[in-house]
Amino acid sequence: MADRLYAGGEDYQKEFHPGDYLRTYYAFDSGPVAENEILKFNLENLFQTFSAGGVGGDVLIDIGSGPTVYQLLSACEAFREIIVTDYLEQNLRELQRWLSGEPGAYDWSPAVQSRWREKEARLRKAVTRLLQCDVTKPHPLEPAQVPPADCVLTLLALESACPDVAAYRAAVRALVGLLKPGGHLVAMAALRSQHYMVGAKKFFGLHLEKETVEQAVQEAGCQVLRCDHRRLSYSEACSINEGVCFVVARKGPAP
Ligand SMILES: C[S@@+](CC[C@H](N)C(=O)[O-])C[C@H]1O[C@@H](n2cnc3c(N)ncnc32)[C@H](O)[C@@H]1O
Repeated sequence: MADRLYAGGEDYQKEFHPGDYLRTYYAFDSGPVAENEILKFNLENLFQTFSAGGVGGDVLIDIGSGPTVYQLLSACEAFREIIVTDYLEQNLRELQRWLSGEPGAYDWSPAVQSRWREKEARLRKAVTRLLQCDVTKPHPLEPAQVPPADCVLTLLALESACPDVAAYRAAVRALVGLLKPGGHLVAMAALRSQHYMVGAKKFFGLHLEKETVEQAVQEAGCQVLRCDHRRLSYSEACSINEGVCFVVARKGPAP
């Protein structure tokens, strides 16, 4: 049914198809301009954070990775080990296909301007684990055991997974709980979301204001170092939102 709004665990398991998601949002130059603009916004902010901005260390955990790796292209230069996670087996399988270089795995080479082979090898080496996660749980990665992270990264996942703002705040707290003191939370959100399309299926998106994101991060015990807020929106056929924000925060009180 085209008009049904899918939300929550079981819907994701049955209806979220990684191939449809990738073709909709990561078609690069052949895709809609708005989607490419948001991808560019993310790649630039990720580069600024991990390559120029000095956020680095031993362990980075990416929460709600989906079937994508673009978010790790700068981070793999700054961390010894990357743990990717998602709610869905099918997304983890898609990631594993790319990591193993299987035929038919998604082509991420257009996301990098030069020396793709080196970048690909570096990222494949950095990713050490693929874990199931559920951000609606207080310990999203249990029963897996993970070391306290130097960085927790999450893009476009919490507003898909959380049914309301209270759940969103709890999820941010749970993510901050995975960090070492002094570690960094790096979070990107689509603002004022209503829904997003995966193929012909419509999935729920939580309405978040920029202030809600910043407050949730602060209430979880982090200091916001940077918040890049732009009036970028997806093309209407793909998603309804107004604006995006990219937040870099540090766990611990303000100095
Ligand atoms: C819009 S996609 C974002 C994927 C990727 N991070 C990106 O930037 O394109 C939303 C992701 O959230 C995941 N997700 C949904 N519910 C979740 C939950 N309860 N816990 C963790 N991830 C969840 C979905 O499986 C999906 O991969």
